[in-house]
Amino acid sequence: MSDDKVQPLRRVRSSRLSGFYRQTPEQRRSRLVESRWLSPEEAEACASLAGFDEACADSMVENVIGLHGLPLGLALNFIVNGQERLVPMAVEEPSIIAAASYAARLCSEAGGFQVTADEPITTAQVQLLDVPSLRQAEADLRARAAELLAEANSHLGPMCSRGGGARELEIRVLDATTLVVHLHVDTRDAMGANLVNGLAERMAPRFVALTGGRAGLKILTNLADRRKVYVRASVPVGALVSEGFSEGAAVRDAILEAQLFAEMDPYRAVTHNKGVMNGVDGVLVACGNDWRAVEAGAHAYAARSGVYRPLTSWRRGPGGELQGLLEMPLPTSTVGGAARSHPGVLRALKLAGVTGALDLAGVAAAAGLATNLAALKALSTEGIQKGHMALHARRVAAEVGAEGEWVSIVAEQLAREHVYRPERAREILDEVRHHEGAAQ
Ligand SMILES: CC(C)(COP(=O)([O-])OP(=O)([O-])OC[C@H]1O[C@@H](n2cnc3c(N)ncnc32)[C@H](O)[C@@H]1OP(=O)([O-])[O-])[C@@H](O)C(=O)NCCC(=O)NCCSC(=O)C[C@@](C)(O)CC(=O)[O-]
Ligand SMILES: NC(=O)C1=CN([C@@H]2O[C@H](COP(=O)(O)OP(=O)(O)OC[C@H]3O[C@@H](n4cnc5c(N)ncnc54)[C@H](OP(=O)(O)O)[C@@H]3O)[C@@H](O)[C@H]2O)C=CC1
Repeated sequence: MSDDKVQPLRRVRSSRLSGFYRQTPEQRRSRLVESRWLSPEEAEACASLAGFDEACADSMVENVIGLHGLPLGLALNFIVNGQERLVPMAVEEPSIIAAASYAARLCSEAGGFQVTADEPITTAQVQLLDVPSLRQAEADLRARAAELLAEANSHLGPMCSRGGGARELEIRVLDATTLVVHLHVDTRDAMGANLVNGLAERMAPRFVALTGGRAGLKILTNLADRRKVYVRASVPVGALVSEGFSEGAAVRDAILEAQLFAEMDPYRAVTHNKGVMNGVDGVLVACGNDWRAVEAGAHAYAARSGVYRPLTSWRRGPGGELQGLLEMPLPTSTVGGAARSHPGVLRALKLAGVTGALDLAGVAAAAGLATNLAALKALSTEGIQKGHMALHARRVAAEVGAEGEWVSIVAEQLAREHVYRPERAREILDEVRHHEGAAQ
């Protein structure tokens, strides 16, 4: 085939940027430009948080007196539904981004993360109190459900034109005189809080007239159990190597024991799930999403059986591989909220290559399954402190004034000594600076 027929291979951008973490932030940005993940302008904007100034902040929340920053890191090695993805995470805790990258690398050995999601349904609650006859009220509401949904959609013109809109009216009886009407609304790429709260307030008088009750609260529920995301991943047993373990199968079985512990004990399950939310929240904060709503819904969902349980399940697969599943409510948005006004949010969404709210939910959930896996593997083998504290040492080194390569030098010595006190870090820094001075 002559050259003019050979189509230039579109180089697939890889999320595997080995040694990325050993570089400086500036070198990492340059590498992202070289590998076409970022334009030079976007890389520069990342460095300066261009566009997020006091005026922008003052338009977002009340009583603003300044700006507050968080580190923005990238979790690497993610393959989500067959596509290489960089995962932006804004978080203050060391080792979380390393953990996500590590686990994503393990999962990439078997194709990465497979994600599916429910439709983006956000649910409004309208509470009806002092209902004279619950039976009659239920019958009347059900008889008019289609009419009521049509009326609700008459208030949701633009959303319906996008393919969203009110989908279902559900009636729940709470006690002898109280019922709650749920309006389940497809809000597409919006979280839809303002939309459905407004709809609930508009529809409440209709429900009062039909039931004879008194309207109570009109607000969305954050138990978004109709807006779940499902993430699966596997790790070949051969990839589960770890110091002190002769073979991957032993590591796999140790992780399965850790899973069982969480399934047996709510005290363990809460920390197990914190490990999941380490990944989920990092992505949601970077992408300007309502992580408080997701946290509330996730933990309520974990307790839906009446006992608080893990959000993930890890099992031995048919080929001996380690198989993981995360299932959780995850209402996300790529429009509205902070996406309207925070330029850093728009940059994070672009870095992640997010195509919409459901895609963002998948990426966040993949990060959650990854940080859960990394935590369980560390806990089940060398323990959490080795990896976590080695990275915490970097923060201690910087705290006493180490900069640039001195941070790694001081941190590595702290980790060797398993001592993470600032006084010792200061001594090491003084020693290496003195030694450097003597050598010159
Ligand atoms: C921290 C690691 C990854 C080290 O693990 P390691 O085996 O020392 O890592 P490694 O040096 O072999 O590197 C393997 C990969 O890890 C990543 N990695 C390795 N180091 C870095 C770094 N500095 N910066 C960024 N990425 C890093 C990176 O992807 C690297 O691949 P490479 O780039 O070399 O091809 C591991 O010990 C780990 O995952 N630990 C778990 C840490 C964790 O979960 N932290 C969260 C805080 S603890 C918590 O809140 C959760 C918990 C524990 O309570 C939940 C629960 O109880 O279940
Ligand atoms: N969790 C909670 O309890 C609560 C949370 N909140 C906060 O409110 C924030 C904003 O919520 P939200 O109501 O989503 O945001 P906004 O109201 O800011 O924006 C969402 C609106 O954007 C419009 N829109 C434009 N393009 C699209 C699209 N492709 N898909 C869907 N909608 C589109 C829609 O308005 P239109 O259809 O009119 O064009 C939609 O209602 C949340 O992030 C949350 O922090 C607020 C209250 C309660």
